[in-house]
Amino acid sequence: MIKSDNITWHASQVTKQQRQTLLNHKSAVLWFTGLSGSGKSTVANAVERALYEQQVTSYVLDGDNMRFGLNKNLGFSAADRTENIRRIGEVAKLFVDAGTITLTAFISPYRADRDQVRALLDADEFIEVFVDTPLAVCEQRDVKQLYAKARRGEITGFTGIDAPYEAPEKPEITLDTSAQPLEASVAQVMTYLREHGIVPAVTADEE
Ligand SMILES: Nc1ncnc2c1ncn2[C@@H]1O[C@H](COP(=O)(O)OS(=O)(=O)O)[C@@H](OP(=O)(O)O)[C@H]1O
Ligand SMILES: Nc1ncnc2c1ncn2[C@@H]1O[C@H](COP(=O)(O)OP(=O)(O)O)[C@@H](O)[C@H]1O
Repeated sequence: MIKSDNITWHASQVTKQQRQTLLNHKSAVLWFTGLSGSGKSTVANAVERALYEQQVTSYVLDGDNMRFGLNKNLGFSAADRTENIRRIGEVAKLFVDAGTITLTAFISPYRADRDQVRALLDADEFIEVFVDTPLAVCEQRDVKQLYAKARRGEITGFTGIDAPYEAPEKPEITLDTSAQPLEASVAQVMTYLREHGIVPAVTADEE
């Protein structure tokens, strides 16, 4: 719901299509979702690098980083997570309008929240990437020692331990970083983008 009265939407004089033509690729959101430690950031950042090397404009919106700025007033209650994802979705939509391939790396544990973001975008612009790494592997990695804290009861409401994670039902891409090396995940995402005409095919010279 919009709180203010007397506001008017201003259309831009340059369209998304024109920006995409200028950049020579389409724009879309690669929405990485999965447990803490599943590999969302690692894969998203590696894909960003691969895109850069193909001269494709991209940008990673990362969970922890957004919580230092735009979302610094939000915690990890269900309502705050929903608001977190709503704001990121709106930001991602702006980036897509600007012509950028946008990679987001948030747990985004609630299916309804992810579907709300999907609904903000055109049908082919939201690419859900389920990083389906088993909890046991994420917990064993425990990159930030947060699972250990959650098991000791020092953190409550930790996703996968005592807060829910609702897996995507029909993700466009599924990765399991416990079963495939990073390079294979990157290749899988890049192949999807090429096959769907979002980024140009690699020419023989570039291979
Ligand atoms: N209670 C709880 N549950 C889950 N995660 C927690 C929690 N508290 C802190 N952290 C750290 O915050 C990162 C997840 O933030 P997100 O913005 O991606 O979460 S969410 O999408 O709003 O659920 C997550 O980072 P990632 O490991 O990058 O996923 C954790 O490091
Ligand atoms: N095959 C792999 N693909 C991606 N990450 C891997 C892989 N094997 C081990 N890892 C490690 O798993 C961890 C994943 O952490 P991170 O990317 O921060 O996850 P998330 O963003 O989902 O919390 C990193 O320390 C990364 O080096």
